[in-house]
Amino acid sequence: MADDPIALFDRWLAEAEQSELNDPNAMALATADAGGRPSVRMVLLKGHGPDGFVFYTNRGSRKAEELGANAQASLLFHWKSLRRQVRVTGAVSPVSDAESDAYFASRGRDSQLGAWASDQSRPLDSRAIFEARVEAIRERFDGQDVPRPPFWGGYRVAAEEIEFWQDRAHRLHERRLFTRAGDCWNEGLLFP
Ligand SMILES: Cc1cc2nc3c(=O)[nH]c(=O)nc-3n(C[C@H](O)[C@H](O)[C@H](O)COP(=O)(O)O)c2cc1C
Ligand code: PXP
Repeated sequence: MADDPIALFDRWLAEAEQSELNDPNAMALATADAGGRPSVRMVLLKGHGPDGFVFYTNRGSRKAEELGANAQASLLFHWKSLRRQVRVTGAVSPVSDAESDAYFASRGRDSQLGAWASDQSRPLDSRAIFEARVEAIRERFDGQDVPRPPFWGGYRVAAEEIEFWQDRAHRLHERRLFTRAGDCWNEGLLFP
């Protein structure tokens, strides 16, 4: 019977937390627009489990626009200290308002204000304009909790494939590919 890839991911992430210099939860997120043109950027993993892998962002950003047109994504973790990578591919859906609210409430206040002030992915004429927006938002919410902006929230990538890559000597690497089959996973190997 196949290993549980989510449990295996948990073990690898726990090891990365011990050995990586910073941000062991950093992952590249690849999306593509309606015409198939790809783009990639880093985001932070903020939750994961059998239902998928969750990150948070601005829902008007380039990545969000692309996910609106093409709700498929690929994630890549690269843990240099362990010489490992994990690729996750699957369909993407927004997380619930309640889940986004809970995560937003856990963020530092300055990061909350930054989420309000940033028109993420849009052109910005000067740094000073952005800083003035942050200060205006700070005054707006003075003395109160900062609510989640309606344009900010999470996305969940429901894994259909998870590949675990481990470096081996002479490039004879090990690649284990897990493919979802209903509630179970099939496991196979790939040539390196
Ligand atoms: C290590 C790292 C982690 C990041 N995490 C996030 C994140 O969780 N959410 C986010 O919106 N942007 C994050 N960013 C910024 C994104 O890489 C990106 O610049 C931004 O989201 C705009 O991307 P887009 O224009 O492709 O939508 C992170 C950047 C780095 C380098
Ligand atoms: N949003 C932006 C713009 C980020 O740069 C990051 C992390 O770099 C995040 C969200 C997610 O991390 P956090 O919620 O811990 O700030």
